[in-house]
Amino acid sequence: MINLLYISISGNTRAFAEHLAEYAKAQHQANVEQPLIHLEEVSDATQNEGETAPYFVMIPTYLDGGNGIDNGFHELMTTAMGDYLREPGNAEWCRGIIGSGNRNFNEQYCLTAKEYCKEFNVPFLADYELRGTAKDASRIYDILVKVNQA
Ligand SMILES: Cc1cc2nc3c(=O)[nH]c(=O)nc-3n(C[C@H](O)[C@H](O)[C@H](O)COP(=O)(O)O)c2cc1C
Repeated sequence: MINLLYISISGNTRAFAEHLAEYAKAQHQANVEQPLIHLEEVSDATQNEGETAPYFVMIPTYLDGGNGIDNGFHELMTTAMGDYLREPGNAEWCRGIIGSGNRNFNEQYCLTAKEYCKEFNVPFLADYELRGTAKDASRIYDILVKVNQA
C-alpha cells in the first residue's frame, strides 16, 4: 500500500489523486504485486494523529507576489500541509513530495513543493500541471512504487 497525503483548494489535486488511486487499482487488478494507493486529504480541519508509516505528499502552489528567484515565497492557502509536516515526528515518515502548479508561473512553478523539500529534507519526486494527464498518472505511479519499495 502506498499512502498519499494531499491538499487541494480548487479540486485539481484531489482529482489527480483520485485518478492516481484508480490507476493503481487497475494496476493491482492486473498484477497483485502492484500496490494500491490510500489517499488522505489534509485541510485546516485536519487533526494530527501522528504519522507512523511511510507516506508521500502532493501539494499544489499558491503564492502571493514575488518572482520565485530572489523573492516571492509567500505561501497562501496550502499552509495546513506545512503545519502538518511540522508536527513532531511527521516529516520523518515522508518519503517524498510531488508538486503541482501551472507553468505560466515560470520560476514559481511548483515552488511550494520545492521549498517543502528543502525545509523537510525530503526528495522532490515529480511535478505535473493542473489536473495532470493519463501519462502523468502512470509516470508518477511508477515513481511512487519505486521509492516506496526502496
Ligand atoms: C491565486 C493563485 C496563485 C497560484 N500561484 C501559483 C504559483 O505561484 N505557481 C504555480 O506553479 N502555480 C500557481 N497556481 C496554480 C495552481 O497551483 C494550480 O491551479 C493547481 O492545480 C491548483 O490545485 P488545487 O485545485 O488542488 O487547489 C496558482 C493558482 C491560483 C488560483
